Amino acid sequence: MSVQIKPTYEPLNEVTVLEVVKALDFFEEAALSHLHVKEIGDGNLNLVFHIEDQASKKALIVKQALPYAKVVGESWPLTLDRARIESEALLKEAESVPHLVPKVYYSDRTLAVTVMEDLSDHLILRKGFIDGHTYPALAEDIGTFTAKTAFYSSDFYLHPFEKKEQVKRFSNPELCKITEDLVFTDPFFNHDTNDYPAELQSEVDKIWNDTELLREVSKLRFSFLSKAEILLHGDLHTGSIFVKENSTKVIDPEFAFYGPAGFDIAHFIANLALNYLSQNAHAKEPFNRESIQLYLLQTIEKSWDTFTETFTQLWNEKSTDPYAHVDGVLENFLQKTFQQAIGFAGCEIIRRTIGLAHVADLDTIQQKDVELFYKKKALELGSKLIKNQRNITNITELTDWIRGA
Ligand SMILES: Nc1ncnc2c1ncn2[C@@H]1O[C@H](COP(=O)(O)OP(=O)(O)O)[C@@H](O)[C@H]1O
Ligand SMILES: CSC[C@H]1O[C@H](OP(=O)(O)O)[C@H](O)[C@@H]1O
Repeated sequence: MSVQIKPTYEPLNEVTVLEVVKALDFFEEAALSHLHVKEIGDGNLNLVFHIEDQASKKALIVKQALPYAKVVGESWPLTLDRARIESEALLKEAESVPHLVPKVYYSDRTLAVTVMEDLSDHLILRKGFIDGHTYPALAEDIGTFTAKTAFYSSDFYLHPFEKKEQVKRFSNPELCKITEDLVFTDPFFNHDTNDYPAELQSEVDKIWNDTELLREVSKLRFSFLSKAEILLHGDLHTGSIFVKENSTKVIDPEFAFYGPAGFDIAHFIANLALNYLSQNAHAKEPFNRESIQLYLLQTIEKSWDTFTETFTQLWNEKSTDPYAHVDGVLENFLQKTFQQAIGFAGCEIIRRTIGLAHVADLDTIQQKDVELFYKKKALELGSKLIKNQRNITNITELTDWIRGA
């Protein structure tokens, strides 16, 4: 698309965003004067505009990074480069899983915008789960997404020069720092970003005083800081996944960077585990609860199995690693990735319960005592997973732990 864009950055609004859209070749000329615009962003960081020609129903999304974190305000400055990372990550993901990401129509570094496919016919997975819906294609789609994006960005496939170019291109220090702090540090210390009800203080104290737990978290944090294994989405929670029956789209990869291979699938699993706990409060009938919870555990199992099967197939057919065909090399990699994923999942569960950024699954539980009960369960589960990474040897053992939480 050809476009004539503003020379300097300015935050867009429902009027000025039209100047961007009109410069694109997307809508019919006749529709440009009466496009319907709405800012729909509900995330922590950015503006998201939905722009529609209501006659033809043709629509697109303009996402713009603000120079600060929207959830906190201007006191938390944040790089605009995250918009470049997001659009380049979407394009990179589209090389291996085009059916699982929104199409990027246009991006502009000065304005920090990504113009992309409108997915309003899909629903954010977290909302779908809270309302008790299930999605048959989800497990396979997320297993495929995580395996293909992992393999094709790794040293098992890329030439080392190309891999190192990609590591540079996706260097994302400010967004990584958010994760380093909010996922791996602040919830494990008495830090002012933490946010939890006073009634949880004794459970929180247990975490802060558990030396064995802190030792394991420090290893996971170090791994996150230092292991440039694959290009990660970086924030693969259920608010970053759009779904409808038999369609899955992964959005919002502004946290993308080269990191440890188990991180993305761990976040997916952790958010399913949080929803699993919350279903005890949300599900209307015991039968519904049991079937949704069974579905969630089966989805965790199938997504991991698809990840390993897809990764294994790519390894056997396409690996350039000189040790690829040596017995046990792939198995060691997958086993190490699995065990670390269990630890990462534990950290995500804890931070979503007592850290800065919570999940609606637990926070929208209506009765206060029930909410507290399941938040305690989440903290126990997160701690157990972190401390038992090396004792959980396969995916059904992991789902047994979640079932037993
Ligand atoms: N491609 C899209 N199509 C339709 N709605 C979208 C699209 N991308 C984002 N949204 C809407 O905007 C919200 C925030 O988007 P997200 O990318 O998660 O922003 P943030 O980076 O601020 O978290 C989503 O929850 C969704 O409702
Ligand atoms: C101040 S950022 C907190 C939190 O928000 C991000 O999520 P999202 O962009 O999907 O709203 C990310 O998970 C950060 O940890």
